[in-house]
Amino acid sequence: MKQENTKPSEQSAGVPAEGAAPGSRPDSEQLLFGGPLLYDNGWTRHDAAYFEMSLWAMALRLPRLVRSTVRLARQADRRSLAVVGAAELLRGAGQAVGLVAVNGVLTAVLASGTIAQRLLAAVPAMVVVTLAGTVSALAASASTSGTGRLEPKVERVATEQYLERVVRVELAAIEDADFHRLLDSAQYGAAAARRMIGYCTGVIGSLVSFAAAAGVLTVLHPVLLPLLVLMTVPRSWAALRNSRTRYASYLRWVQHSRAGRLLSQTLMRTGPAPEIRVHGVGPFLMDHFRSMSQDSEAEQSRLADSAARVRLVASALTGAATALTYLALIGLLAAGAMDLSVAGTAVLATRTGGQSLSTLVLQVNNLYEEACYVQDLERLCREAAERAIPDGGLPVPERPALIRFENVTFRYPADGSEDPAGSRSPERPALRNVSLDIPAGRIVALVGVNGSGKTTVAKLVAGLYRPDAGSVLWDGVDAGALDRAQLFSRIAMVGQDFHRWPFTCRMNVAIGRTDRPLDQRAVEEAAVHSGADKVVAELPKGWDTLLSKGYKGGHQISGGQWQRLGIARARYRDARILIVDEPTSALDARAELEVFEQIRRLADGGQTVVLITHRLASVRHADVIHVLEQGELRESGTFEELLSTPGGVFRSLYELQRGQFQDVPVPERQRRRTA
Ligand SMILES: Nc1ncnc2c1ncn2[C@@H]1O[C@H](COP(=O)(O)OP(=O)(O)OP(=O)(O)O)[C@@H](O)[C@H]1O
Repeated sequence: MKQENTKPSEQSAGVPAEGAAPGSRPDSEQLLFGGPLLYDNGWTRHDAAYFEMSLWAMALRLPRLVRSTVRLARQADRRSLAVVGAAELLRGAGQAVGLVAVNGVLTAVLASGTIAQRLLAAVPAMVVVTLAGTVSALAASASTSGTGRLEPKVERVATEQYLERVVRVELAAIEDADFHRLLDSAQYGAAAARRMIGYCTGVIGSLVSFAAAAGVLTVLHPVLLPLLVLMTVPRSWAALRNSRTRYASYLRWVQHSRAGRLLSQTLMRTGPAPEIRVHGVGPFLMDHFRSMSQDSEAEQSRLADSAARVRLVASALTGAATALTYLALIGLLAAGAMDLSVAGTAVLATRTGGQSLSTLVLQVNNLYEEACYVQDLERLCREAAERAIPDGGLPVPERPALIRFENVTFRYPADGSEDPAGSRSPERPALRNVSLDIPAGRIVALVGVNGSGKTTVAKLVAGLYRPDAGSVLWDGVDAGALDRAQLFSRIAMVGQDFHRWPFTCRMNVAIGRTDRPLDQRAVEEAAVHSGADKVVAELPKGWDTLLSKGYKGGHQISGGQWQRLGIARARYRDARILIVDEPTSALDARAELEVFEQIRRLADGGQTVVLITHRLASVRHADVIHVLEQGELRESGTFEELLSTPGGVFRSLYELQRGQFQDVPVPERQRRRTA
C-alpha cells in the first residue's frame, strides 16, 4: 500500500504538529470517534530523548545507528552490502586522488614556461584526474545498484521481524489501546529501515568525500579546515530543528492519520458499499474526510512555514561563513602565505568538502529521523516479545476429561481512555466469580442475554485470555501452566465473527488446519457435514472460486452460506473441543435443524461441544446448560431441570421466546399442506 511506505508527514488525511494544532477542528473526530485523536507527546519513551538531542549527542550516536542498519542489511543480503560498502570507499578514494591531482594540474599550469610546456607538464596529472573521475563514477553506479537491491530486502526483513512477533502476542495485547498506539507508530518502521539504507550509504559516501577534502585542505593550510566546518554548522542546525518538528508532529497526529485513512478506505470497500449508497452515507463521510484532511493540511502548512523560516536563517548564516572563508583565502594570498595554484585547489576543495559536509549533515539528520521510526518498531518487537504467548509448558491431555472454571473473574483490557484527573477508567469485570464444569464428550450450552459473558467464557476455554482471578483447570491442571500451542490444537472454534478469508472457497475450509498438508478429501467431507457442499456446487469455479468481490473472478456468497463454510472449517480442524458461538444465526430453519443434529452426533462421537446460542429450544439436547447473567453464573442444569425451576432466568427467557410463536397459530389449510 502506497501510504504505508510514505512518510507519515506526507499523508493527506493525517499529518503532524507540535503544540495544539491551530485551527484544528475536532468536530469530525468528536462526532465520529468520540473525541479528539491527537496524542500528547508523552506516550513514547524515546521521543523526549530525540527532542533533547544536541548535534554533538547525535554525532556520538551515529556509529550505533550505522551499526544497527548494517546488522539489518547483513541479515537481508550480505553480498549487496559488501558491494555497497566497497563501492562507497572506492568512490571516496577516487575523489581524494582526483583533488590531489587537480592540485598537480594547477601547479603545472600556473608554473613558468610556455603554454605548450605547461600543458605538457600537466598531462600526467590530467590523466590521473580522468581516471579518478571514472573510478568514482563506476563506484557510484555500483553503489546505486547495490543499494537498490538491498532496500526492499531490508524492508522485508524488518516487516517479518515485526509481524512474526505481533502474531504471537496474547489477544489481550492486541486489544490493548497502548499496544495499538505502538502498532500505529511502528508500522512505518520497516519502510524507515529501508530508507535508512540509502541514508547510511549517503553518510558513508559523504564521510569519505569529506575526509578526502579535509585531508587535502589541512595539507594546504590548517586554518581552512575549521572554516569549512563553520560553513556547515547553520545547515546542520536547520536540518535537525526541522526534522524534530516533523517527528513531534507525526507522533501527535498518528491516530488522526489512521482515522482519516479509515474514512477514505471505508468509502472504497465493498462491505459498506450498499449502506453508503442507500443511506446516503457517502457525502456525509466525504465531508468529514475533507474536514479531517483540512486539519492535516493546516498542520502541513504550519510545518512548511516553520521549515522555511528556519532555512532562511540558516542560509544567511551559511552565506556569512562562506564569505569569511573566502576573505581568509584572500588574506593568505595577499600576505604571500599561499601560492595562487594552492589557493585554486583550496577553493575547489572547500567547495567539494562543503558539499560533502552539507550532504553528510543532511543524511545524518535523515538517518536520525528514520531511526526514530525504526526505534518504534524495535520497541514494538521488544514489547511484543514481553507480551508473547509463552512457549512450552505442561503437556495437554489428548482427551481431557473435564474443564473446570473455579471462581473465575475476568476483566477485558482497559481502552486506554483517561478521566479528567488522568487516571485510567477501570473496566467492569466481564466475568465475576464464575465456577462451572465442561465435561468431555458432552454438549455444554451457555445461554444468557446479550453481554452476559457467554463468549468470554468460550474465549477463556480456548486459552485466548487468562483469568484475573480464579483458574481454568484442564483435568485439574491450571491452563496457565499448560503448553498453549497444544491447548490451541485441541480447540476448534466457530465464533460469531469468524473470519471471512478473502481466499478461495477451498482455502476458507482448509485454513482451519494449516499445520498439515491440505487434504481435499477431508475438506469435502467437512463440507458435506456442514451443508457447504451445496454452496460449493453452485459456485462458478467450485472449490477454486475466490470469495472476495473486490478481485477479478471474485464471488460473493450470502451470510448463511458463509456460516456453513465456517462450520466446515471447524469440522476440518478436527479438534477434541468444538466451540460454536451462535452457529446458526444466519441459517434458514431447515439448515439450522441439520446443524444442531450434527452437533449432537459430534458429542455422540466423543467430541466436547461448547454451544452458545440464543435459540433456547435448540439446547434441549444439551447435557448441561449454564445460564449467565451480568457476568455471573445464575443457574446450571439440564433443559428439564431449568424449566422446572420456578422464577428461574432460563425459564423466564424460554417462556418469552415460546410466547412469540404461540401468538401466531399456523392456519389450518397451510398446516395440512406443510404436513
Ligand atoms: N474484546 C472486548 N473488549 C472489551 N470488552 C468486551 C470485549 N468483548 C466483550 N466485552 C464486554 O464483556 C461483556 C461480556 O461480553 P460477551 O461477548 O462475553 O457477552 P455475550 O454473552 O457473549 O453477549 P452476546 O449474546 O451479545 O454475544 C460485555 O459487557 C461486553 O461489552
